[in-house]
Amino acid sequence: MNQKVLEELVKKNKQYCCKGKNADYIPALAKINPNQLGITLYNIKTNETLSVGDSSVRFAIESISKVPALLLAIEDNGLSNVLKHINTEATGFAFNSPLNMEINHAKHPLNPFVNIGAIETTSLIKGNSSDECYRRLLTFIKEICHDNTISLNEEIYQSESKTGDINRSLAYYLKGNNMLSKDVEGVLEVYFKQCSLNVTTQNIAMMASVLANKGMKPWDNKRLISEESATLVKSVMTTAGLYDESGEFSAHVGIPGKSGVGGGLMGVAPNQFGLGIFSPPLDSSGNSLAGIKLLKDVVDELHLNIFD
Ligand SMILES: NC(=O)CC[C@H](N)C(=O)O
Repeated sequence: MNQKVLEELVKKNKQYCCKGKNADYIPALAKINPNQLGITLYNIKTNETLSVGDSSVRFAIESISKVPALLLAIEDNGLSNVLKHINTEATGFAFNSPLNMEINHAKHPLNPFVNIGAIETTSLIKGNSSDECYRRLLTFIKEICHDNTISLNEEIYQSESKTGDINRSLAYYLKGNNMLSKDVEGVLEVYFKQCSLNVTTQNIAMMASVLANKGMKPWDNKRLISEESATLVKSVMTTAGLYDESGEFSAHVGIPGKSGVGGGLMGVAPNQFGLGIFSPPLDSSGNSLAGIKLLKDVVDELHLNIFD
C-alpha cells in the first residue's frame, strides 16, 4: 500500500466521524474535537512507517493500556501465575459491567480486557508503592511504543479519577472477595493514570508491531516480551479486544484488535504490520466508529485477515 491509497481510505471514512459520539462519562473526553481520523501502519519487514491524517495528535490511550499492563504483569509474575488470578474467557458484556465477574459465580475476573479484570491485572504489576508500579508501567509503555516523550494527561486523569465510581465499585468488589491483595485506592490510582497517558497512532502502531513480531521490537530486533505472552495477548485481543463487539469485529475485520474510549484502536497483523488508528466518536459498544471502518478497509486492501 502506498501513501496515496491510504489517503483515499482515510478520506472515504472521515464521513463516519459524525455518526458516533465521544465518550462523555469521562467529561474531559467529551471536549475532544470529534472530527479527527488518523492512522499509522508500521511494516515489520521493511521497518517503514506510513501515516495519514491526525496521526501525530496526542490522545488518551484508555483501554489500549490494558495490553501493556497485561504484558508487564506477565513479565513480572509469569504467565501461569497471572492466569491464576484472571481468566481469558470472552465475556460478551460491556467493558465496565459487573457481570464480567459474577457470571458462573467466577472466582476470578473473566477477562483482562474488561475493567474488572484490568484492575486486577494492574494490581499484579510489581512495585513497593503505587507510584513505583505506575513508573514501571510508564517505562514499559515508553519502550514498547518506542517513544520516550509519552506522559500523563493530567486533565483526563483528574476527570477519570473524579468520575470513576463504577471502577471503584469493581475494585471494592474484588477487594471484598479477597481477590485484590493491594489497597483499592492505590491500585485505582495506577489504573486511572495508565488510562490517561497521551499517545499517538504512531505509538500504538509500534506497540502493535512488537506483538506482530512475536515479542521482538522490529526496529532493533531485541526481545521485549516472550513469544508466549505475545501469542496469548493476540489471542485474547481476537476474542475480547472490543468488548461486546468482539465477535462482530473478528467476523468482519479479522485481526487481533484493542480499542479505547479515547478513540484509539490498535490492530495487529501477525508477521506483517502494526496498526494504530485514532478517531474519538464511538459506537454503542464504546469503540471508535470511523476507526473500525478504516481498519476494515486497510485489512481488506492488504489481505491481512488472519482467517483467510
Ligand atoms: N473502554 C475503555 O477505554 C475504558 C477505560 C476507562 N478509563 C474506564 O475505565 O472506564
